[in-house]
Amino acid sequence: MNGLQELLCLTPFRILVRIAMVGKYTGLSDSYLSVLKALLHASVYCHRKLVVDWVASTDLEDSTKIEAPDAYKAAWNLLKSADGILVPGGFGDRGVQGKILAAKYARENNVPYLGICLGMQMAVVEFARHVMNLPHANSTEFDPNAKTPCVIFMPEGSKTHMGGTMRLGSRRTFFKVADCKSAKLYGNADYVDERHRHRYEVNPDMVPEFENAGLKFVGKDESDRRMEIIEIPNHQYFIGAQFHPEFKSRPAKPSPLFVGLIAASSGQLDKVLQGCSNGHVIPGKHQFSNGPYTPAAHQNTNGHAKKLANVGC
Ligand SMILES: NC(=O)CC[C@H](N)C(=O)O
Repeated sequence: MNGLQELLCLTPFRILVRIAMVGKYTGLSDSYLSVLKALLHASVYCHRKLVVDWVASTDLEDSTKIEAPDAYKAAWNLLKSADGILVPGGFGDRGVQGKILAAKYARENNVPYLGICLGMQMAVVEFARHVMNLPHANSTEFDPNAKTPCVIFMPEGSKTHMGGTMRLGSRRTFFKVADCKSAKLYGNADYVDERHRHRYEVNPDMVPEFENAGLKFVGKDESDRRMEIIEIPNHQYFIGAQFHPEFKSRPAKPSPLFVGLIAASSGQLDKVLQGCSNGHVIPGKHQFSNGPYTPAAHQNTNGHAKKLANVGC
């Protein structure tokens, strides 16, 4: 029995927390194994029984309404009955419109939202289109000639990362706003080191425009040009991270941004944030400074993800 299973068998949580996971590979839960485990770690921390509702992002799109109305209705029912919404990372344009619609639904209805990597980028595109009234806003990953390129290709000139164009591995994020939810969740740290895996980023030239409209970039890299964490302050929990917080989550050291999502989705965010400001930090605060990369921690174990996601004692 591993540590996580032991913990679960000792903890008879009865109150459910439903998270809608809006992604592309919903038939292949192993693709999201580390995200599922991070959700589970955070749910145990918050004493909730996790239920993950898989929502195929394509099913939320208008074209599905015509082609497969039942699937469209089922997807929207799942999304609307969730306590919180998570849009994980991804590549390629299939299902991107559905992810934008999920972010829009969460933003407009004050439903807790965590967007990871592509999930953050699509929340930024959504905000530009519907709050800032920029209908042509897009990522140049999906439209290289976008009239309003709010997410752009930003290769990294690193001496230690020659060759590939992907920004990969541990990078430092500095908190720019002390009084934001993510800084508090990370124990009021000045900076955090988290793992990256992406090529595109928020267009830094558009940041002042976004901030004027109410989208805050509360975490940035050392150059101030790479946007790492977004928040909408007047929303109960709307956070996007350019990095992948799931990779450093562990059973006894849940990822703070996942704890925030589950806490907000189960009515416990104020309590958790208050605890953070009283000096009580989410276990394993030390992990947020530089930690070695442990690939074994996010290896896939065939067919285990769904079982873990729905497990309860
Ligand atoms: N890991 C991801 O979600 C990647 C997001 C996006 N496709 C990029 O390359 O930037």
